[in-house]
Order: sequence, then C-alpha cells, then structure tokens
Amino acid sequence: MGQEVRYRVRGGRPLSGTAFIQGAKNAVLPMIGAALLAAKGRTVLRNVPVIEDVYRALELAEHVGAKVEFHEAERTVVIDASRLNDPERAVLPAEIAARFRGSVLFVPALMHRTGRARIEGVGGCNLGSRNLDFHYRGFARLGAEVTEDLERNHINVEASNLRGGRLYLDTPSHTGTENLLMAAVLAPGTTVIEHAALEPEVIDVINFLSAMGARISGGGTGLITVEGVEELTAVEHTIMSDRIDAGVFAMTVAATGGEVSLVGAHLDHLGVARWKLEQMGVGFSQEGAVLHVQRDPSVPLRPINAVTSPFPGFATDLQSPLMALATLAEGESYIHEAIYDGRFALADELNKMGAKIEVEGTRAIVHGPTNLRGAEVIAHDLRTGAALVLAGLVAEGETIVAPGYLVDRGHSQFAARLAALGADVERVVVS
Ligand SMILES: CC(=O)N[C@H]1[C@@H](OP(=O)(O)OP(=O)(O)OC[C@H]2O[C@@H](n3ccc(=O)[nH]c3=O)[C@H](O)[C@@H]2O)O[C@H](CO)[C@@H](O)[C@@H]1O
Ligand SMILES: C=C(OP(=O)(O)O)C(=O)O
Repeated sequence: MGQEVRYRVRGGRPLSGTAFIQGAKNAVLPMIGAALLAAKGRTVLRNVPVIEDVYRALELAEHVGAKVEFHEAERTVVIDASRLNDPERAVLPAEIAARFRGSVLFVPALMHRTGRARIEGVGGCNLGSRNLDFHYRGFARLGAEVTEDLERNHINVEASNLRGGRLYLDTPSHTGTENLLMAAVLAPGTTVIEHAALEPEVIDVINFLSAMGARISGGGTGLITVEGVEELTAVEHTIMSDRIDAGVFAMTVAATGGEVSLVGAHLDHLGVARWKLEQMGVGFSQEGAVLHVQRDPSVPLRPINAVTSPFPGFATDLQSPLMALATLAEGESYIHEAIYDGRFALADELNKMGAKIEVEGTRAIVHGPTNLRGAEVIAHDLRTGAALVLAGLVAEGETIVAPGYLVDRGHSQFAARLAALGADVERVVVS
C-alpha cells in the first residue's frame, strides 16, 4: 500500500503573527507551459510555490524533452527547452497529465515546437463538467487539426501550419484564454481573442509572454490582440502572489478570530471576496505589500450572500472556504455556485461536523451559527480540503482531513504556515 497524507487539526486557538503568501499556482502552471515556447536559453521563474501541481508540471516538461531544475529553497525553477523538438515525445501521458488541470497548458508549446500534440488525459479538481471545447475550437481556428480518438480517449492535434485568426470564448475561460494566447504568439499574422478572461494571473502570463518578446495588447480589457512573432526568448520572471492562498488565510483568520499579516497579499486581487468578508465582520488594511487581517472573536460573524463569477467577481476557488466560514455566522447565508455544476461536495462533509447546509443544484443555504465538532472528513478536491482544515480549526475536538494530496496540490507548507500562526494542525504521512 502506498503512503497517504492527512491533515490532523484541533480547534480552539485564535491566530496571530505573519504568514507568507505563496506564488500563484494558476500563474506558474501556464508559465511553465510558456517557457517551453523558447527554443533557446534558460527561463528562470522565481517565487514558485512548492506544491504538487508544480512537481507534476515539471515532470511533464521533462517528459516532453525539456531540462528542468527546481531549487526549492530558493523557490526558483530553471527551464531549458532548447531540445524540445521531437514529435515522438509530444505526448501528455495520462499518468502525469490527468493529475492536474494545468497539463492542458502544454499543448501550445508542443504545437509550435514539434508540430503536434497528443493529449491522453487532463486532470484537475472534480467540480462537475469541465469542458475544453473553447481550447480545441480555438486551436482549430488557428489552423490546427484536432481529432478525438474515442477508443483510447485521446485528443490528437496536428499543427504544422498555425496562423493568426479571430477567436472568441463563450465564457471568459481562464486557461482557455492563456492557451489561445500561447497558441497565437508564434502564429504568423494577427489574432483577436474576444471575451477573454480578466484574472490577475492571466495578466501576469501576458506580462511574462511580452517580456519573452510576444506582441500582445488589450490584456485586462476582455479583447486581446496578438501579432505573431518569429521567436520568443527565455527570460526571468517573478510569479505574482496567490490570491486564493491569500483568501484562504484571510478566511481562516475570520473563522478563528485574531490578527494576522499576510506578506505578499493584495486586496485588489481579492475582488468581491474582499467586500463579502468585510460585510461578515473582517477588518483589512493594506500596508505596501503586506495585508493585515483582523477579526474580533467576541463579535459574531454576519451571514452573507455570494455568487461566484469570473474576476473581479467572487472567485469560485474561494467558495468552499466561504461556505465553511458561513457555518459560523449568525443567520442564513446563501451561496450560488455559478461557474461549476458540481462544486458542493463540501456541504456533506461540513454536515458531518454538525453544520446545517441544504444544497439544491448549484445553490446552497447555510444555516448558522454552528458549534462545529471534529470528525473524519473527505477532501473531495483542493479547496474542499483547505476549507475542512479551516473548519477543523474552530471545531471542538479533532478533525482528520484526507486525502491530503489534494490540499498539497495547491497550498505550499499549509500546515506549517498555519502552525506558525498558532494553529494546532499537522500534516501526517501514514503508510
Ligand atoms: C489551472 C487553473 O488556472 N485553474 C483555474 C481555472 O480553471 P479553468 O481554466 O479550467 O476554468 P475555466 O475558466 O476554463 O472554466 C470555467 C467554466 O467554463 C467552462 N468551460 C471552460 C473551457 C471550455 O473550453 N469550455 C467550457 O465550457 C467550464 O466547464 C467551467 O464551467 O479557472 C477556474 C475558474 O476561475 C479556477 O477554478 C481554476 O482554479
Ligand atoms: C479548481 C482548482 O484548480 P484546478 O483548476 O487546477 O483543478 C482550484 O485551484 O481550486
């Protein structure tokens, strides 16, 4: 039997001190994909979060022919993609690619560098239907031939002759925008992407590609224009901080009460989540690159209504910790998950801890306040896991959250960073 990671949590302690917010998972993954577009030189990525998704992305980069070094203590990745040119190796195998969502972000580099790509699987959190039609339709409009091998469940992409084109997204898909951008930057001619995503990570990726020599305008407006260039250069880039990691820490302080400084967190990146937390009773103040978060535990949290939507709306990735927090608020909270059709697996787990949450389709009503009690609960996905750790920190007794791998996919040193704030939480490896 293999090893399993669990989080063991005991509730009841307020948090105080300083936490360091990691580099953004959803920015570093596309950047590892983008680094493979450079045919010469070595890309240096700094502020890389030490998370399982980064390990998987680097394994995948090596698998397709790049040379990578991960200097974990320095949080720095060095990538040399000069030998990534063998079409036989242009395969994203299920055993790596199906373990994380960001694997789909390798397709543009494979198309440009080898003329083809075979996708044997794409993973990510299980949140209901997570289609990739915008990606594949967009690649086809740029001249790729995309076919599905139904028997093996593979997608084959032939792309010897990409050129600019007019593209649109039905909804502003985050990785969809990044993938179409990366496909367009080396395609001769002009590409226009309508209804593009506005997430800060997408802007960070545009800045990275621009530093590499890409010609991109309109980032952050929803209408992006790309003029294809002949080659891109390897550069050095520092990854933005992770707004979801920051939001999870802010909500944890909101749950336990206390006063914490989040180094690297930015209120602007929290979008509507900032206003919702303020309405619940959380205090924020930004001092340069440090965000102070405080909540007086003697004042009850107020209930909240939230609807998830693309940036700057309430981020779907913060919906799970918000649900956990809402169990503590005095009154009824209403949550509408409008991005994914299956992102409420957390409700049953919180109900095992004594919460009263009713779910109907993509809407949930949380009846608070609850005195949560410790239980053995299941992390169905990354943010469910983080939200259950949050719940465990205010529950009476002990909570065991497993599988911890899913938390480790996206939060670096999660237990250690919380413990440094005074939380009673351990990451345990059991065999
Ligand atoms: C690695 C990464 O960056 N992951 C993030 C990214 O995921 P990801 O980029 O996969 O999310 P999208 O923005 O693409 O998906 C949003 C919605 O659009 C639908 N859709 C998307 C693409 C497509 O081709 N067809 C389609 O129908 C999806 O099924 C989903 O319902 O943005 C999500 C929404 O902010 C976040 O939850 C994820 O953390
Ligand atoms: C849904 C998430 O990630 P992914 O898209 O990588 O599965 C997430 O980060 O909460």
